Amino acid sequence: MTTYSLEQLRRCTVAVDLGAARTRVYLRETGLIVDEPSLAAVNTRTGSLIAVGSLAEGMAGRTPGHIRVVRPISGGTVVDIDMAQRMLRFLVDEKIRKAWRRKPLLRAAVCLPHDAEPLAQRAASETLTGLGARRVEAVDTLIAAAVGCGLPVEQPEASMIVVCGAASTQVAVLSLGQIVAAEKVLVGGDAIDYAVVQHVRSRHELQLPSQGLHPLHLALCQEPVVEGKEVRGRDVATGLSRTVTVEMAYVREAIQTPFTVVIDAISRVLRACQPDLVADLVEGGVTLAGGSAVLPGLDRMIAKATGLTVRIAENPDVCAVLGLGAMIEGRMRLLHRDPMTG
Ligand SMILES: Nc1ncnc2c1ncn2[C@@H]1O[C@H](COP(=O)(O)OP(=O)(O)OP(=O)(O)O)[C@@H](O)[C@H]1O
Repeated sequence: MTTYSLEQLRRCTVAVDLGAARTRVYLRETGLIVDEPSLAAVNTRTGSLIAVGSLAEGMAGRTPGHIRVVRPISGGTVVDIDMAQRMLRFLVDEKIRKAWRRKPLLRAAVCLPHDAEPLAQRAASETLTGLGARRVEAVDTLIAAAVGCGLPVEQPEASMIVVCGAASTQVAVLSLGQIVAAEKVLVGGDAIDYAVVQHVRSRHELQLPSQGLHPLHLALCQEPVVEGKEVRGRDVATGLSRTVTVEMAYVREAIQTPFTVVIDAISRVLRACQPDLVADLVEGGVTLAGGSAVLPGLDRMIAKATGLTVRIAENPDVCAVLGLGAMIEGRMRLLHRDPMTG
């Protein structure tokens, strides 16, 4: 488990969340300065970087052979340190340089997925040292997100957070500034999108383009309930463009399986907790964070399975980086002594 020191965190200038889907950077006393897709478009002939972030996202699936859109971060772990550094340099350079002039000794804080392997911790650290950070402090995403959601993390009282990201869903019960019980499952927004794509492919023999998922996400959220939604894609057999009406009831059914995996993880965390902690949750309920927290039906399904009240955090997608930002700005205080400072 990642241990953190509030004392050391308060010396950091930037807070970074290197997510599978999005990269976010919070600059001390400035706020969120980067919130962009974790993507880079590269010319494979020359090795040069063509675009990063949302510009690279717009190119995905539309590039000629010599241009590749790559993800330097996979499953919340930096898998290509060099590319991650180049992407970050492109995204933050000018803004960081200004902060640097004010405070030359740059220290960075990074949030890491729960139970990140030492190699993953090192990769995140190396990525930031390559950008000039002299020291990198790591914090568990679950703690950062709980702080960002405004949960009473530092109190002797249980809080439950579920962080629904792109590659994974992480669940924890926290008390006194630490994780009491936690689980991570490799099911997130990407797995849910995959379930939808597979459903459309097998039922309508249609391959959806990446932008074809967005109307289906919107239709899932709409009130009153939408019966069917028209989408355009490529016919699996002929390769021609075709439009079909997707029945939303089947889409809801397709995403039940990944939802069940998340419910099982929550049950395991609850079973690992002392009864006093579970009793606290009856009052405090469950808070959902992460970009996939808004997936329609997830909150209701968790409420039904656990009997607890469920709320979706305000700005759920940026909770972790905002929480880490609050920690570097000294807005989180522990009731007990910081274990790293004695
Ligand atoms: N309005 C929405 N409806 C449904 N899903 C959404 C919506 N907005 C974002 N998502 C999903 O949220 C996911 C991205 O979440 P988030 O930004 O928390 O990812 P991340 O932090 O990069 O991922 P990870 O925590 O796995 O590293 C994507 O799978 C995306 O499809």
